[in-house]
Amino acid sequence: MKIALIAHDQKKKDLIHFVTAYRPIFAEHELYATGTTGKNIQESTGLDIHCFQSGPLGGDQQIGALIAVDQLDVVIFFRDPLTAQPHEPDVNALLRLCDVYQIPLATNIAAAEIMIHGIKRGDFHWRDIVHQTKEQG
Ligand SMILES: O=C(CO)COP(=O)(O)O
Repeated sequence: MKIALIAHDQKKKDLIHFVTAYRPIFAEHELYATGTTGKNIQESTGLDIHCFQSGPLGGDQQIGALIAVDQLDVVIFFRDPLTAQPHEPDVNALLRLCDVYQIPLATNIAAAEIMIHGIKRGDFHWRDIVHQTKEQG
């Protein structure tokens, strides 16, 4: 599965700890991230991650663009609800696209815990069916 990893600055440590804790599961999937988040996780875990632009420079929009063409299956986005972001419209647009395309989205560590166990168990295999249906037109 294609998993997007994103964290605002105050939440980056949490996401690094989370990915480190579940590294064996993440290692089995294709990972994408906004620039700084991806670089930090790569440095800490050694995982291979496709890094886009930093969030404020368009990274959220690049991830949204993948969602719009069904190229992402899961989004883990640790948002900071207590700090204003200069690119708030981009953040909202990404969250909106997750809802438009029924992409599973975890915006905090409690939800991400449930999600990662679901990924391991195969709860998201229905995403493969979505891909196959699209391919068949
Ligand atoms: O701002 C972000 C998400 O909205 C994250 O961007 P960075 O990973 O580049 O810090």
